[in-house]
Amino acid sequence: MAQLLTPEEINTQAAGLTGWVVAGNSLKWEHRFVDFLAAMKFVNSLVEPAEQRGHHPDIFISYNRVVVTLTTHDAGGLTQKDFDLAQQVNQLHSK
Ligand SMILES: C[C@H](O)[C@H](O)[C@H]1CNC2=NC(N)=NC(=O)C2=N1
Repeated sequence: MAQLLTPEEINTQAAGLTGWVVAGNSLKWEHRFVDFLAAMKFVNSLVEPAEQRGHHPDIFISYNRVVVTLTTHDAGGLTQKDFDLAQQVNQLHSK
């Protein structure tokens, strides 16, 4: 199982991660797309990478607004898996 990060490690990693906030035991990212279709296309682009990693985002979709929440349920908090997936979400969003 992935190791929980210490508060210091979380601060260091969060400083190098744009667009995300640490919210309790999770990382949160929110974006408004032009419309529902654009939002869903982006959400769909997360499916394969998440499945390959065996690490799955919690996703809230409301019309054009998408909120992605990352946490490691098994470990009960933030691990490297969450920061790695967050970086990938940023990469996919910049495409
Ligand atoms: C067995 C399986 O790999 C685990 O249950 C994985 C699946 N995807 C997961 N995704 C997330 N976000 N947190 C987890 O703890 C988690 N655990």
